[in-house]
Amino acid sequence: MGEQQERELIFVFTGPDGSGRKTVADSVGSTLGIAKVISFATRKPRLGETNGQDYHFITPELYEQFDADGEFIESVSVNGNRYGLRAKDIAYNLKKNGSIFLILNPEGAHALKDTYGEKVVRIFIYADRRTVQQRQSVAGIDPAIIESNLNQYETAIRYQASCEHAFENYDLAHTVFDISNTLENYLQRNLEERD
Ligand SMILES: Nc1ncnc2c1ncn2[C@@H]1O[C@H](COP(=O)(O)OP(=O)(O)OP(=O)(O)O)[C@@H](O)[C@H]1O
Ligand SMILES: Nc1nc2c(ncn2[C@@H]2O[C@H](COP(=O)(O)O)[C@@H](O)[C@H]2O)c(=O)[nH]1
Repeated sequence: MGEQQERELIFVFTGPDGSGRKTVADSVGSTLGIAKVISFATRKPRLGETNGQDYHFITPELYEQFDADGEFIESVSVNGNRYGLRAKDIAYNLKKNGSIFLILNPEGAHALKDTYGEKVVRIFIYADRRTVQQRQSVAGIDPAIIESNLNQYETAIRYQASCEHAFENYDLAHTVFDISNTLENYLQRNLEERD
């Protein structure tokens, strides 16, 4: 069979805040060797977060400038902060790596699916309300932010029905193992298509 163009894949990790999306996504990404595309954020880094690894932390003024220049493929306001993904970062990483992963709220996941269609595989990560509350608390997140996130919990949970895959996240190693196996099938299929 002749060689075909490898399909570009965008794995989007989504779900309610505190379900463990970042932790799971980073671990699956490093297990499978997939590159992360990092969002821009106007909030201050939390303890343990690193600029360029967790987010590109920028000032509200620079964010507004990027936004006005049409740099963001999608841009949201959450808890008084702005978050966005630069179109050129997605295009560059897709071209360079073939597959990428991102961590977004359901609004962002929906926007990516609208823009990139079949390339997007949405992975919904969930845990019960009490667990996500406890996790955010242990992570040191401001109680007012936790309350605001919990107000969005039911809405976020409903987005599961729109996603290609859903995984509960209680035992971290188990979750990462299951997701890695699932995503490996997509990557494997790409390799076989090139045979
Ligand atoms: N399976 C798990 N068991 C116990 N703790 C977990 C598990 N998965 C993630 N955590 C912890 O829960 C906290 C929230 O995880 P993480 O930041 O990855 O979640 P998130 O969904 O990206 O939410 P947020 O946007 O609020 O940060 C972190 O302290 C993380 O270490
Ligand atoms: N739609 C988008 N959502 C994003 C983006 N970057 C992060 N997020 C989501 O925002 C909230 C708040 O994040 P936090 O790190 O301050 O807790 C959370 O649900 C993130 O997943 C983005 O570029 N677009």
